[in-house]
Amino acid sequence: MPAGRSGIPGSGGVTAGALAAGGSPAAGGSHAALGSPAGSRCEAPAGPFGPREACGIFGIWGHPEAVACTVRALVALQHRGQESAGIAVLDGSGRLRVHRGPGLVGHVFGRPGRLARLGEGATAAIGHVRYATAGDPGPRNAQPLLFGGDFALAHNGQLAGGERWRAVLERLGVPLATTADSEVIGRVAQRHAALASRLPVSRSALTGTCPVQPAAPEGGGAMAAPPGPGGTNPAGGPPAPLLKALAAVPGAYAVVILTPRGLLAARDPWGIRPLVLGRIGDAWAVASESCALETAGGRVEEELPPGSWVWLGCGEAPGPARGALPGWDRAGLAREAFCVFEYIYFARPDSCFAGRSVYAVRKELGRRLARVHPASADVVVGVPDSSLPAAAGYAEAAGLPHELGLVKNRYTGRTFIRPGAREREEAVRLKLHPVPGVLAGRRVVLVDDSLVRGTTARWLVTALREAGAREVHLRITAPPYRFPCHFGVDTGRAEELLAAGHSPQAMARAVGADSLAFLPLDQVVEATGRPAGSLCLGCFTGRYPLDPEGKVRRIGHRGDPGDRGIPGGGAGGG
Ligand SMILES: O=P(O)(O)OC[C@H]1O[C@H](OP(=O)(O)OP(=O)(O)O)[C@H](O)[C@@H]1O
Ligand SMILES: NC(=O)CC[C@H](N)C(=O)O
Ligand code: SF4
Ligand SMILES: [Mg+2]
Repeated sequence: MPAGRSGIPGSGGVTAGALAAGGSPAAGGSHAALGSPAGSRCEAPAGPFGPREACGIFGIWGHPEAVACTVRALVALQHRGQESAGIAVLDGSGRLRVHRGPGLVGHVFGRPGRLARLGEGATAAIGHVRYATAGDPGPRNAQPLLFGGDFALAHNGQLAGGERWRAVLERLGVPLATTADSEVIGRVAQRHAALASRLPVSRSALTGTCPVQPAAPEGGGAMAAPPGPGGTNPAGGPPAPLLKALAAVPGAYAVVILTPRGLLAARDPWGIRPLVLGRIGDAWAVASESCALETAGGRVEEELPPGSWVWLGCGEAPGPARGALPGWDRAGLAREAFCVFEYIYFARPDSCFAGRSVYAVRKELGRRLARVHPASADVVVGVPDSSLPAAAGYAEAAGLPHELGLVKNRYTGRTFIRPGAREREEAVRLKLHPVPGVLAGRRVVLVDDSLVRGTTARWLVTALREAGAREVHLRITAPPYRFPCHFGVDTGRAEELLAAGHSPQAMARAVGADSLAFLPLDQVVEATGRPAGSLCLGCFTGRYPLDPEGKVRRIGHRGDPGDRGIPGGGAGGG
């Protein structure tokens, strides 16, 4: 169950300061390293609407304007998370520094001089925009997380059994400074490093140092050291403890990890969350979505394959070193399972996955919906923003006019509203409003991409009728959303999902629509152009690509924190 909205209890056994190298996180931004669990405990605010975005990540190595590129990319990824934002840099003297805080990118980095100070001399950076799925949305959980001088980490996704992993770490006496799952990856890596060096976790040197990578020479593109056999890079490649940790921890993750020697980017063996690799000038960069790389001034070279890593770091080879995370795929326990909801709702329509534009997929979803579920109507109206391409597709296939019947207020920003139907309705009212004259006396097909709690639909059907619509036929470009997501999207608990306890007819009555119809799953899959077997469809089918608690059938497999996943984890981790 996604815990972001429920506010996981504080990290009880946190021992402060074990890795601290900086001040305390504070509202409005901080430069703190983990180990400083200060910062006010926040109640998890309620997202006003149904599905909320996953986080967005970005990383760049070897660019003279690394921080400026990162800010541009984060702004382009803002739709994936609005609760907090942060950037970690490798500064001119080879030290890791981070600034992160609650709010939008523009808010966190808006103060004059802030970016200039952070960016001075930095040629490598990673960035994050967060929407909490595990752990409260408060400032201490803002990313990137800084693990002393060793590395900084930014994560999109959600680990399976994250709370169990945290419990095992606490039992082992490893200090936890946040309440988020993402910290587990870093702590497991530190534990591997500590055992290897026979130092306590708090003093272990995870990474060596090397001179800060200079900007790539013109026409050059200097990057990582050449990969060794099997994709490993013993000379200058990623620190083994980081790879071990990533291979050990099951769940959904796209991560960027900045060390003084290089930048590691990796995708979980299921490839649930996206990550693309590309160039900005002569530098290499990674981002959650192609729109971010392009906004930062670059171009996409490829999508990182599931279960793989790239290392953008010290070395002489002309490209990144790369390799596969050992374990899951070879054991036959992982198959590709890219989140189908990235196509339906999360990603920006100007992004591409697997060579297919999200816009094109959404438009095709709309066309198919028109064919499968036509309606006798006069006009098609999409629910802004995410459903506008689908509405265009529906109108095209139905031969109906497509009108802007609803306007979204772009300035409502985040609303820190507590749970409760009244508050959520209020938020939708502020956000969406009908355009007078478009709807009066007309039979309307209202196209949306998802119906989660039903708050949006309930309000819009009422608003459209008040604006004079004669009939409202609601069409959804996805099947009923019946099961919660456990892999990086906060959709609320199963009992909050309207489709979980209602038939489409009952749902139509609940939202007050004249008719309601959903696009069947096979149509959705076909519209993506990908085989069903390469997608996660869990929120529609209840069949998830891996156990949400991270349990595995084979005893002793590395996915279980009770075995070798965490060195010294002992038996009975779960
Ligand atoms: O049934 P509900 O619980 O109301 O949730 C479903 C709505 O939430 C999403 O839009 P959202 O407002 O998040 O953002 P958008 O502007 O990107 O479409 C989605 O596109 C639906 O419109
Ligand atoms: N939406 C996300 O990807 C969140 C990442 C991570 N699970 C967190 O809650 O911070
Ligand atoms: S359960 Fe749904 S939202 Fe979550 S990763 Fe799978 S397809 Fe995406
Ligand atoms: Mg929407």
